[in-house]
Amino acid sequence: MKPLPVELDELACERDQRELFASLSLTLKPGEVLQVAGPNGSGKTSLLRIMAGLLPASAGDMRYGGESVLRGSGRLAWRQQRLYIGHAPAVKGALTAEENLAWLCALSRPVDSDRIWEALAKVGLRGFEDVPCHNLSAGQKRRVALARLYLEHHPVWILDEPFTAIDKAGVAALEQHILAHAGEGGMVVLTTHHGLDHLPGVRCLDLEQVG
Ligand SMILES: Nc1ncnc2c1ncn2[C@@H]1O[C@H](COP(=O)(O)OP(=O)(O)OP(=O)(O)O)[C@@H](O)[C@H]1O
Repeated sequence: MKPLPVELDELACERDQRELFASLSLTLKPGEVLQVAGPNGSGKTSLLRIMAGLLPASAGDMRYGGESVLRGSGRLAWRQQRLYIGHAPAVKGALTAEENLAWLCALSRPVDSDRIWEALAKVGLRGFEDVPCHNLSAGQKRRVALARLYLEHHPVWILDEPFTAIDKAGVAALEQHILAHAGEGGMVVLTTHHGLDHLPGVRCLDLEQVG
């Protein structure tokens, strides 16, 4: 499916009667990577959750290919277009890495074990496929969640602090995977306190400068 532009139109977010940002408008075109920056509490996670359709905006709209995804029938269709990985790894401790991925992927489209094992190898978890996730380290749990980036085929990735707890080699591999996704026309919106200045073509949105 051909990726389409994502438009934020006068988006605003208020939490606990405090305005985090307002009048946020931008267009993310196919092939673009957007880093959402700002100090702790500035609203980065809130913006990503709004974009993922998990938190209501207090004003404004968001469109994918010209169709609103925050309201009406576009909301469900948007779930098929975006992959959201939050700042907590969201893996179930009692399930193995393979079981977690089978379950998470089945929410959009089931995938077979061979593909899951391949994805786990790509994120450095060969040999850990059958280990219950409560026996994995913090970085390994994060890697289980990130394996979804090798399994699911959504044009838009929304990633909250994807580099947290990941070692240097893992960070470099993930950066390359993000650039490769953008190179194929995909879009990535991410937050990170890790600098991305060394990567070509990453746009930055500083929430401190918005509203
Ligand atoms: N569940 C919640 N209910 C009410 N207010 C919340 C909730 N979660 C976050 N907030 C408030 O919203 C504001 C923005 O939080 P958010 O997590 O979006 O910031 P952030 O920029 O991602 O921060 P950080 O860099 O620390 O991750 C904070 O002041 C926070 O207290």
